[in-house]
Amino acid sequence: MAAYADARAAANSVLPLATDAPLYDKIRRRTREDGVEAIGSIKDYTLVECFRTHEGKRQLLLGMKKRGFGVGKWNGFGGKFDAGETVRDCALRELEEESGLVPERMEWRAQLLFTFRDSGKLMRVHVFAAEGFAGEPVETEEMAPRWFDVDAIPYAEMWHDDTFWLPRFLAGERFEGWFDYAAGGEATNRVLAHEVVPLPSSTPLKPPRADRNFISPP
Ligand SMILES: COc1nc(N)nc2c1ncn2[C@H]1C[C@H](O)[C@@H](COP(=O)(O)OP(=O)(O)OP(=O)(O)O)O1
Repeated sequence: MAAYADARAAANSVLPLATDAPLYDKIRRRTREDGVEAIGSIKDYTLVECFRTHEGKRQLLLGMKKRGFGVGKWNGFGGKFDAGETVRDCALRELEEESGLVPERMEWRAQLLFTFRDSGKLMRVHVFAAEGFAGEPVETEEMAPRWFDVDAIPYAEMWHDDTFWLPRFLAGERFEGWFDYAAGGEATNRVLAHEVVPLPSSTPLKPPRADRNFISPP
C-alpha cells in the first residue's frame, strides 16, 4: 500500500517543491510508521494574504468563509485551479472572485502541505502576499471580508495551522510547511505535528509553472 502510494504520489507530483522535498520524505515516513496512508492523492490550492497600511497600522485582510471547506473560519482568499491555469493565474482569479480585489503587487512566499489522519488526501497550498488595492473588498457568496490589525489576528477562529505559520508570514519569511491534522480535520481543527522549513534565499520569488497541476486520484 505504502509503496503504491509513493509511486502514485511521485507520478502525480508534477509541480516541484521549492526545496529538495524533505517534507514529502517525512510524510512518507509517517505513512510507513503509522500505517495510515498520508499521500493518496494530491490536490493543489492557492491562498492570498492581502496587506495594507491604514491609519499608520499594518493590516491583514481575512474573509469569513461562508460555505464549503473551512466554513465558519477566517482565512485568506483562494481556491482550486481551473484547467490550464498557472499558480499565479489561479491566485489572482480566486482573489478577485472572492473579494473583488486586484492587487498591484503579489509575490509567492510559501508552500503548505496538509495531511489528515483519517484520509489519504494531501493538500498543497501555494501562498502569496498581495498589496496595493484600488478599492475596498466586497462581500461575496463565499467570503465576508474584514481588515485586522496584524497584532489582532483572530487565531481562535481560524485553521489551527495558521497559528504556526502566519506569524512567520507576517514577519516576511518565506517557507515550506507541513501540518498533520487529527482525524476529523475540518471539525476537530487540531494539528498533531508540524514543521516549517525556511526557503533558501536563492529560491525564485515566483512558483514553478503548474501546467500539469491537475491531480486526480486514480
Ligand atoms: C487544512 O488547513 C488549511 N489551512 C489554511 N490556512 N487554509 C486552508 C486549509 N485548507 C484549505 N485552505 C485554503 C486553501 C484555499 O484557499 C481555501 C479552500 O478553497 P475552496 O475549497 O473553497 O476552493 P474554491 O475553488 O474556492 O471552492 P468552490 O468550489 O466552493 O468555489 O482554503
